[in-house]
Amino acid sequence: MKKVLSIAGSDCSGGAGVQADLKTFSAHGVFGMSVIVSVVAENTSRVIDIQDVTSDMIGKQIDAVFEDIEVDAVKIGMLSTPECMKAVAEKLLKYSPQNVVVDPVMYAKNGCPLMEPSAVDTLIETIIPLADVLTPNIPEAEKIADMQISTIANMEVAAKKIYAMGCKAVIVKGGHHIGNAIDILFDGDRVYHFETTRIDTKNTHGTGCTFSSAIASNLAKAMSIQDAVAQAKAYVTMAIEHSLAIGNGCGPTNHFYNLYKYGLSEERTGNTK
Ligand SMILES: Nc1ncnc2c1ncn2[C@@H]1O[C@H](COP(=O)(O)OP(=O)(O)OP(=O)(O)O)[C@@H](O)[C@H]1O
Ligand SMILES: Cc1ncc(COP(=O)(O)O)c(N)n1
Repeated sequence: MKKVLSIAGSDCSGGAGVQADLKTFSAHGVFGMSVIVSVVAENTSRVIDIQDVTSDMIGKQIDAVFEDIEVDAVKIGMLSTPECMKAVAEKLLKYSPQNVVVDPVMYAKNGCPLMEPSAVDTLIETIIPLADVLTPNIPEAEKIADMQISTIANMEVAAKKIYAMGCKAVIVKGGHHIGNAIDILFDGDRVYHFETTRIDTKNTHGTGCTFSSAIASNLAKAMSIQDAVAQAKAYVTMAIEHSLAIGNGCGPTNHFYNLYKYGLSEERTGNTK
């Protein structure tokens, strides 16, 4: 069985963060593991408080996984401070895992900040060069590329600018755009568009976590980046289409619908043992 590690924040309400990542991993038939970087007291409406785990404990959790288990892919989510980023980067440099997907989480869907604004420079210096695939949404791409994004052409320019910071591929996600949900992938060679019609729902808590974890699961199964993104896009679209009206704010994506509909065939999971 393929083994995928999430290094991210904990969302106690279960819709985003490590909880969404583990649900996504299970629905893809891969074995999920988690390193908690921050504990976030949040729900579908608001973030109440954030407590970061110490750098020492982040490092020890990563050691515990890598000294014992072969990791086929890593998904990195919320890293709230430069200290958290440095702790994670140090261990990734030590273990050099394959298939690193980074979702540079900056805000929750309800607008609450999840990353210190001053940490963008450290993100660019220490984390982005370690990413095989970086998945910023539009506001995140604007901060990283230091430009405004209001058109598809702007998304392409931002993807190329961010690619030049040292990651192997960038997908600027169009969840925050108007019109169709278009994601733009640049792999250093070509630009690819992944487009679906926009689903009219407020229940999009955890879409970015779901999407990046689906990409990491697919890369673990040895798919190309293009195929991994195409299949992750189909997965997140279905998870939004059947999203759950849980809580009073933005409800979470639905991982069970995908599982019931498609099951876990050997062909889908790539598991032969
Ligand atoms: N209403 C929608 N209809 C269809 N697809 C959507 C919708 N909202 C987001 N998506 C898709 O979901 C994926 C995640 O994109 P999004 O821009 O929402 O990420 P995000 O803002 O990082 O998510 P998060 O808020 O979890 O951090 C992308 O593939 C995007 O196109
Ligand atoms: C711990 C954690 N990580 C990531 C997100 C982003 O997800 P969203 O923007 O959909 O709320 C979140 N809310 N909480």
